[in-house]
Amino acid sequence: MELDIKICGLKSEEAVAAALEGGASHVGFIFFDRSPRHVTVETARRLRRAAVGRALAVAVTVDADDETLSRIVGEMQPDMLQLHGQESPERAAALRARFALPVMKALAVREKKDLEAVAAYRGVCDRLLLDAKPPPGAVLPGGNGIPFDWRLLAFLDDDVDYMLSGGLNAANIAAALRACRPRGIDVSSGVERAPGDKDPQMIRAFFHAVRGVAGARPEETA
Ligand SMILES: O=C(O)c1ccccc1NCC(=O)[C@H](O)[C@H](O)COP(=O)(O)O
Repeated sequence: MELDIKICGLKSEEAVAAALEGGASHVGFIFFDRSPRHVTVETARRLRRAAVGRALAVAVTVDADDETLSRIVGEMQPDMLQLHGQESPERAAALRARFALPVMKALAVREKKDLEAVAAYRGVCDRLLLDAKPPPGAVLPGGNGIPFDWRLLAFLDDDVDYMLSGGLNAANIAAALRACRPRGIDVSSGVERAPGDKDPQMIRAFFHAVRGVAGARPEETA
């Protein structure tokens, strides 16, 4: 099975191009105005065009209301919704039905008990994004550049479809992929030179590092 790779928080054509050239399966656009990665619907709509037929465009929202989501879906036309707030399983299911789009629910992980939430979203969402729990007082629910203990994921059933996220970068991705077996990985801060400023060279280095794990997981990185 091939490893999916999502580059998240894209704001420029240059960064989108680097992600697509590297072979990203997903490109993420953040709709959260306190984030340095926030984009307007118009910008996301323009940037996502390059991904058509090459990668899935993901709209990342945080407890967005129906009106906001309708506008994002109608204008940007994402391929997937990522719910990065406190959306309940019922809310996730309702949005999935209403917009007829696959839904990826982000869950915040710091300790083993945080994985109890997985059961409630399985079968409701198409995929989970297991991200690091933000530190106390953090403004952002995601994009904080902190990893969690990947060994916790050994407690999950093998058939849980998740993307690993949180503090990944070119230096640690090999260790992460040896510690657990995600079907996808997601990176944001780890390919930035400053908050919100993606560096094409760092994006290329990330893909290079992922492919360097080929010896360990040949069937997933070939
Ligand atoms: O990245 C943000 O600024 C952000 C803001 C609000 C909600 C979600 C956000 N990011 C979602 C992502 O999928 C990030 O890629 C994920 O949290 C990992 O980020 P990082 O630890 O910086 O690689």
